[in-house]
Amino acid sequence: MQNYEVLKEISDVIEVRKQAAAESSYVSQLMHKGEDAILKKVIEEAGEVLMASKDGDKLHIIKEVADVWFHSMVLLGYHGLRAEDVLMELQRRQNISGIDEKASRAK
Ligand SMILES: N=c1c2ncn([C@@H]3O[C@H](COP(=O)(O)OP(=O)(O)OP(=O)(O)O)[C@@H](O)[C@H]3O)c2ncn1[C@@H]1O[C@H](COP(=O)(O)O)[C@@H](O)[C@H]1O
Repeated sequence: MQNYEVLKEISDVIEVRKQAAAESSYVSQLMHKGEDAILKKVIEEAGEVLMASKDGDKLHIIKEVADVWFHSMVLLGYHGLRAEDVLMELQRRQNISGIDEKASRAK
């Protein structure tokens, strides 16, 4: 399995959990609590990234960034979006900067 496929698989699970009963899992519970609860988690986890970065412990940084990515994916799911939508946007920007790079090399 390619690393990025994990994002697709988590998006699939989030879609399923969104339809499930609140008490069935962490994601279902968060989805049922609603947008504000999800946003609160994203912000809370972003604050933890800040502290991990200042702390400088690489494993801690990885774990806290994973929490931000995960809760951001729950937020995407709440809005009917998926990780692939963000990957496509990043790819689009990469293509734009690729064109810029070629243009500046041609000067
Ligand atoms: N990647 C994750 C993931 N990362 C973090 N978490 C949960 O996020 C919660 C909040 O993390 P915190 O660090 O804030 O912990 P906390 O302060 O104790 O939690 P709160 O009291 O704030 O809720 C914890 O309960 C973690 O277990 C996750 N829960 C689920 N997933 C993925 O989502 C899938 C579906 O999960 P369920 O809905 O639990 O089946 C799983 O298979 C995983 O792939």
